[in-house]
Amino acid sequence: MTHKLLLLPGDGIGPEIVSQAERVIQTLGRTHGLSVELETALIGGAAYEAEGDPLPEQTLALAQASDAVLFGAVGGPQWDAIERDKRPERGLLRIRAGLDLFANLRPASLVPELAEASSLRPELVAGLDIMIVRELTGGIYFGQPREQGADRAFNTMVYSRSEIERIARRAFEIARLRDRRVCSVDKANVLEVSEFWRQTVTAVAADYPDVTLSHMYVDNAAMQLVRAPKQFDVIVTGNLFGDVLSDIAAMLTGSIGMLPSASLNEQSRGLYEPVHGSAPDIAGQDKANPLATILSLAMLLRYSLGETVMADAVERAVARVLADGLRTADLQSAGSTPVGTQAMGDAVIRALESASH
Ligand SMILES: NC(=O)C1=CN([C@@H]2O[C@H](COP(=O)(O)OP(=O)(O)OC[C@H]3O[C@@H](n4cnc5c(N)ncnc54)[C@H](O)[C@@H]3O)[C@@H](O)[C@H]2O)C=CC1
Ligand SMILES: CC(C)CC(=O)C(=O)O
Ligand SMILES: [Mg+2]
Repeated sequence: MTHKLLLLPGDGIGPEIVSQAERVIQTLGRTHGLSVELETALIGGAAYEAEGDPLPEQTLALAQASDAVLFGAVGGPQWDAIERDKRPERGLLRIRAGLDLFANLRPASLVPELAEASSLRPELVAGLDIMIVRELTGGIYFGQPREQGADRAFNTMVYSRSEIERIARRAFEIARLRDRRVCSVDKANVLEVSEFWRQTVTAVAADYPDVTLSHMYVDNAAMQLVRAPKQFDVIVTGNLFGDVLSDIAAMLTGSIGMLPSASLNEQSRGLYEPVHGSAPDIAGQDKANPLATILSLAMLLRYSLGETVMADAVERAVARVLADGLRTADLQSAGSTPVGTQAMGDAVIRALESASH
């Protein structure tokens, strides 16, 4: 069966890291018979420059017609002062809404070889395996009204019952495949929207008596992630809190350059992307870690294409290169020589090829 895949490299390091994932896709064609029809389209600042719109109609149409989308990153300082609707980040928000990708899965698990790269002591992160389930198409990133005036500005955090119910159900379903514990993170001591979130998640929990639900305020959750991260199994939370907590969780695993994500709709059609941004500070220098993007490809193979064997093979190849001691600069320990983006891609491809012989 031929799968239709859309690549959206975007800006900054996006093209460098997506091209490594593209090489992995081509390798899987040779080693595992993966059959894909690949298209590439513009998004973000690159699309704004070419078409005056960070999400051209044609890009959204191609995404809607694809089985899955692999996305790099968008944004950069050169676009920070243009009108907000034209900014690269708005292109990403619009494609998430356009494909109804309400469930953002951000797994933070530690590859044993990277325990030393974590900013926490190895014993605090050994065996770490957290799944952050972030609501992605609602909350304050999308709420109306919003306004930026000369003397004041505001955004609105809105959640409807149905939006909370569907992300809570997704979190409980995922917990059933894991340790059956869900921690819902909110700010219910201050925000009405969070109190409603908490009540709604609690009501949904009645349908999942085999899963234990707890609640935590977001400020405490940020602290607990750094104090004792292994206490968590599944975290379910809103758009803004999930954005922040997943960057914290990323660092526990050694580097933000390691964390993949899947953004799924009801039918598990998805867009897959590294958790990090476009890293303008290292763009174009062959320094970016491509592993979060390659691991996002593994999630794509698993969740949207049902190609479990290939997903496992990619994840094993990544573990293998790390076990062999390869580190990009973000993971480097004192005294060792970092490898570049391209060399890390080469190593993953070699590991895939040698495992298939
Ligand atoms: N999903 C997306 O497309 C996102 C886009 N952004 C955009 O990216 C731009 C930069 O934002 P920042 O706040 O600096 O966040 P960032 O995640 O791009 O970078 C933060 C730090 O992590 C490093 N880093 C990130 N990815 C890396 C990788 N793969 N390998 C090695 N080092 C890596 C960067 O060099 C930087 O020092 C902004 O325009 C922002 O709006 C930010 C977050 C998500
Ligand atoms: C729109 C994005 C820039 C928000 C973000 O940081 C993310 O989704 O991780
Ligand atoms: Mg983010």
